[in-house]
Amino acid sequence: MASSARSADSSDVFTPRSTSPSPLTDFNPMSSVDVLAIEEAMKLASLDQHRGYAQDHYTEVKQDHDTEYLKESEASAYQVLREPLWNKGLSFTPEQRVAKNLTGLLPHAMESLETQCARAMKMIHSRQTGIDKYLYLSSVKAQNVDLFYRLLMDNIRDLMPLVYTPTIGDVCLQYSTLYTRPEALYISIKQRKSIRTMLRNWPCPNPEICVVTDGSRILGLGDLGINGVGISIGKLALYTAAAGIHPAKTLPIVLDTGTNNETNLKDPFYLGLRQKRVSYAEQQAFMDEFMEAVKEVYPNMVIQFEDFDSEKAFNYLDRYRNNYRAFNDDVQGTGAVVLAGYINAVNLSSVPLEEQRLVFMGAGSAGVGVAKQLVEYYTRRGLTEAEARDKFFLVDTKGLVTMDRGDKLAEHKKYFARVDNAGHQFRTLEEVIEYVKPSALVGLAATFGIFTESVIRALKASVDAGGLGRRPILFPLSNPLTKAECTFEQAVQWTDGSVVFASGSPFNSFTLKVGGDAGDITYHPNQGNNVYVFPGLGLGAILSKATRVTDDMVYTSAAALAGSLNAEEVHQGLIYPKIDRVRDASIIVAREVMKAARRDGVSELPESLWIEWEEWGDVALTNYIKQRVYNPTSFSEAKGRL
Ligand SMILES: O=C([O-])CC(=O)C(=O)O
Ligand SMILES: [Mg+2]
Repeated sequence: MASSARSADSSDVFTPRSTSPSPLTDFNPMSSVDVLAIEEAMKLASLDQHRGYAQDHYTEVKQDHDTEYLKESEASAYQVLREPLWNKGLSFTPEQRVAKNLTGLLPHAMESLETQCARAMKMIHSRQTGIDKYLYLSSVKAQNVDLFYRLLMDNIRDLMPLVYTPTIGDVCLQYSTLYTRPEALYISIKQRKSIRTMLRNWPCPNPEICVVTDGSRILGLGDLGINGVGISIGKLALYTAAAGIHPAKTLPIVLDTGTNNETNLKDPFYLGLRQKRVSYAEQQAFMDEFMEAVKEVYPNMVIQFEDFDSEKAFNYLDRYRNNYRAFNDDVQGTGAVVLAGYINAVNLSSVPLEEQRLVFMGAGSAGVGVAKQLVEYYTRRGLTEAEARDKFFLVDTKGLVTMDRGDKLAEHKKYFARVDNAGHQFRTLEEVIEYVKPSALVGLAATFGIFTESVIRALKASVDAGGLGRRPILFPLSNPLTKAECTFEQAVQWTDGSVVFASGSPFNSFTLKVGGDAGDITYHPNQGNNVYVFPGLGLGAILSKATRVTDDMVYTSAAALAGSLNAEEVHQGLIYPKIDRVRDASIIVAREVMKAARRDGVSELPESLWIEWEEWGDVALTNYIKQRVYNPTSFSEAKGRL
């Protein structure tokens, strides 16, 4: 570990502001003094733009020597305190303080992680906006990794919305302005000849999982260029918090091939290449080079593709899935998580599986990925592929996706394009609902409020017509909250409380004031987010040493998640485990994914282990997983696995 590469940033001092956040982004408004300072900074940044980049040519970088990793056991004094993976803050014991020359470098008090967490929570509560809270958390992570993860694991319900959707969406929009320190590998196409060198420069040896994006479709926010790196960082924080992958084994990566985002291109603080995206063919060639380099430098690393625009998402998945340990989170992770929720939702809806008809608003990577995962479920339940596909009606900005609509359909939409529309085209969602009479409506369109009152009431009416006690399934799944197709409150109000609901980003519970003797009724939403799948899927792929991620591993992750609810959750009518139980769920998902890898013949684990587990059953395999997960505790000896 090169400790200098990971030193804490002492400039991270944040002052709470009293002004209230704006509804769409909670970035702080500036005072007039700030504005003058900002104008000055913008002028300087504009000058820098003309100076260009550290490396503005395509030649290979030659380094004199490779990174050397300092051993934790050899580090002392500030080398220890300034390395966030080694720093235990106030938890260092008297013996450790002596052994590592820390006496006097820390306040005299010794504290458990729990006390340090309580202090941090107090600080988080004192921050006014989501971004300020995020920045505080990020500074904790920059100084003491154990403390950050203990905090996140023990307060996942409160803190996940900060390090992940929705706040991470705001953070990505502002990433270049908020930037204080590097946290990822930033690989621009101008450095394409040096990809191996850059991978080797990563300060922690042998990462096991990377999340890579090119920023071309970040959540529902579109092309954010290099600013999309926040999503790789956030997803990996959840790999650790939800699945216990050691933080030193995670690698966030952003590939910079330019951006078509005009706001970024004009922003003097923007940190990515200040140019339009290179051609599709060039992006693909660059991706090929990247994948080859990864295979050479980190052959065992599992690769999660994240938030590539739809065309690339499908193309890269097809291109690399057979020769790399790779999967796409938006196509497969979202597909699996929605399938899990759907399996449980169908039970609650009282509309039999065979009678279900589904309308999807959105036909991008997630829309098509989810629909395909559900088709697989139906075929495994005995329907032919044609019968299964017939249940799905995909809608995009031009209306119902049909073969004879008259526009050029993107390749990935063709599978679901209808041919039974007898020449009629249905241009609006209302028209489609009127025509299809669906039992379920799924939103992956990244359009806030597109599930209007009339849409939701029409969905309910079509379900009610099928018989008493039936409940509509409504999944507005787009992220972050500013892109949600409807709110939880609207869904409850416009279905008179009958909705079976899941959203991509978290909503609060909603209490309907009934009045009279009936009393108030509180409804609890579900969060149908791929965070319930990717950590366990990735962990399962790593621990089984899977040579690739098979369809059956993905399908199995969904089935395992659907079955992971405890009695209380089932009793409460939930369709996903509560978010506080995401870690339990991830272990179950990982275990079943490992077994699927073995069934598919892609696990490189020694045969003797599998024989042992077959004998002892799930308990032994679960123990094997639990022994390998990261779980920071007070005064623990080994901090890392370096
Ligand atoms: O990041 C999330 O919350 C879910 C996801 O993959 C996306 O919206 O692209
Ligand atoms: Mg995503």
